[in-house]
Amino acid sequence: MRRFITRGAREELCAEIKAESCGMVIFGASGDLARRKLLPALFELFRRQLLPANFFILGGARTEMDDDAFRRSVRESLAEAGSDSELEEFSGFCHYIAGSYEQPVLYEALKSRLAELEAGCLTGGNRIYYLATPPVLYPVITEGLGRAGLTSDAAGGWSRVVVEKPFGRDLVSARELDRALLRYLTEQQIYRIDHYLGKETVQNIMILRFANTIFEPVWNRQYIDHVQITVAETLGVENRAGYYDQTGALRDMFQNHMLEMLSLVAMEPPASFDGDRHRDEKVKLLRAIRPYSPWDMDQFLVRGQYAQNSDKNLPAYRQEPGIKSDSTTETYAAMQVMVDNWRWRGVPFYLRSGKRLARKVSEIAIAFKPVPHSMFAGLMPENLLSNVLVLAIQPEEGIALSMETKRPGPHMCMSSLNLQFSYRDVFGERSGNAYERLLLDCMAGDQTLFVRRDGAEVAWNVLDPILQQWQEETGSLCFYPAGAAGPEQAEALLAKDGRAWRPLGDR
Ligand SMILES: NC(=O)C1=CN([C@@H]2O[C@H](COP(=O)(O)OP(=O)(O)OC[C@H]3O[C@@H](n4cnc5c(N)ncnc54)[C@H](OP(=O)(O)O)[C@@H]3O)[C@@H](O)[C@H]2O)C=CC1
Ligand SMILES: O=C1O[C@H](COP(=O)(O)O)[C@@H](O)[C@H](O)[C@H]1O
Repeated sequence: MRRFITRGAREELCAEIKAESCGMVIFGASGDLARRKLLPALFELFRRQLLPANFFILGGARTEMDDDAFRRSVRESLAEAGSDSELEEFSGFCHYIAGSYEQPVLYEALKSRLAELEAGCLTGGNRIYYLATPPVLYPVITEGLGRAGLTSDAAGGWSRVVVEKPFGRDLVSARELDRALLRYLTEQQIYRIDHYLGKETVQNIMILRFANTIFEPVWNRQYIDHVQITVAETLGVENRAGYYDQTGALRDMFQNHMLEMLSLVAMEPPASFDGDRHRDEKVKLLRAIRPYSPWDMDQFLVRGQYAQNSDKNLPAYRQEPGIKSDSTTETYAAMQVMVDNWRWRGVPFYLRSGKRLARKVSEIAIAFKPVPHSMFAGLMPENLLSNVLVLAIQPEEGIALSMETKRPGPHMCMSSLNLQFSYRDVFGERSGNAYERLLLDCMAGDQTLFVRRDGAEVAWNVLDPILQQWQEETGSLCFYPAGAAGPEQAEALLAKDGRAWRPLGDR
């Protein structure tokens, strides 16, 4: 007999992540990513006592610094994050090595430095190399490590390499990069990071879908009308002009975060939460995306760039420092994706992401079909709203389900109600910086939340034809006022199907 278990009474179910002792070498340790994301994530893991017992950080970059100067810079960048004593203790784990990435001498020096630190820290020769440099250096550093014998697992411990995005610029360059990495590493040593996969609410998509019985039966073309995936940012290009103007929204956001979220929300249930079973399903889903044909691409895609908004005192993208005055780089993209498989045939997935929009919002909205017949048609004007399940990723983290309900009172009045669950209210705990979880997984040797080689390739395969077409015809670029909801053409993308985006403004 099955018993009902009251949720509160049950112990939490946890799969603990067991980080192994290791040393982490951060190439590009003087850079923005290291300062803003990696060191804060490592510091938080330290504060929560989640770092392995034996651990050290070895920063590497061209900037000349000694250990003390690096430790000072670490303490400065984390000044708001902890007490003086915590910062002092954490910075004690930090060491530094300067050198030029192209010079073999750097890797020889690294080798002896690692041997020295490992002897003191007893990390068993386990090493993580984090490539937080401009992407052009990924093959250079891997070759330097490989030639110095620093990538082989033979020395008694393991070696893993974390590769930051962007992973190539297109399918050809992604494959070239893979070939360069695989000359010195195996796929099991390569951790292609996508920080969206480390976000709590992105991981919750899997728990929601596959640890509950009520959603999966309706998670298909029978019940779902369409899905909207939005990542809207209020920030503009900031200080990343050199990178962004060469990249654009499609490469920056869609090749990775947007398609990863699409695959999680639409994939078939994996047999187990195991690195390969899970990634097999994501790849299968991406492979089922209907390719765009050159003649109807315009119907399904919108490419935008922000224009000046004097009312809000916001400059145009083309007026931002470091951006070419005739740049055609897209700061916004929207697309309709069709997935040609049994589950999703005929259900459009609308994806949009852009910079300098009205509000910062990342969410996935599942819009269900309307009731097939309304028994209320004779009683009140026919205006039943369909149910919408919203997986809110940021800034609010939670889940909301809209439904129709009777308004109290003598009349038969209907109104829409939003059942809301907020992570903050329920768990009262901050959600970590996504890098915390991913770094821990890397230390534990779990690749589930990292992108596999075929995953990166199939994503490029989806986007390459669009990138090619956009490169050839610049006429399709449309403009939206900075601080607005996006280009009008994006509204038309849904309006043609009788649908509308969820408003970006107040909800
Ligand atoms: N910053 C972010 O928020 C994000 C970054 N990423 C990715 O992470 C990686 C690092 O990003 P980020 O920290 O912003 O990059 P930076 O431009 O800050 O570069 C990191 C470090 O690399 C070194 N470096 C920079 N340019 C060169 C060069 N031409 N030749 C040799 N060394 C150079 C610099 O150190 P030094 O001069 O001391 O050698 C610099 O401190 C990139 O691939 C980026 O795409 C991904 C997601 C978000
Ligand atoms: O990878 C990137 O992501 C950020 C958005 O991340 P979020 O966690 O703040 O949603 C984006 O600003 C950046 O351009 C891109 O490179």
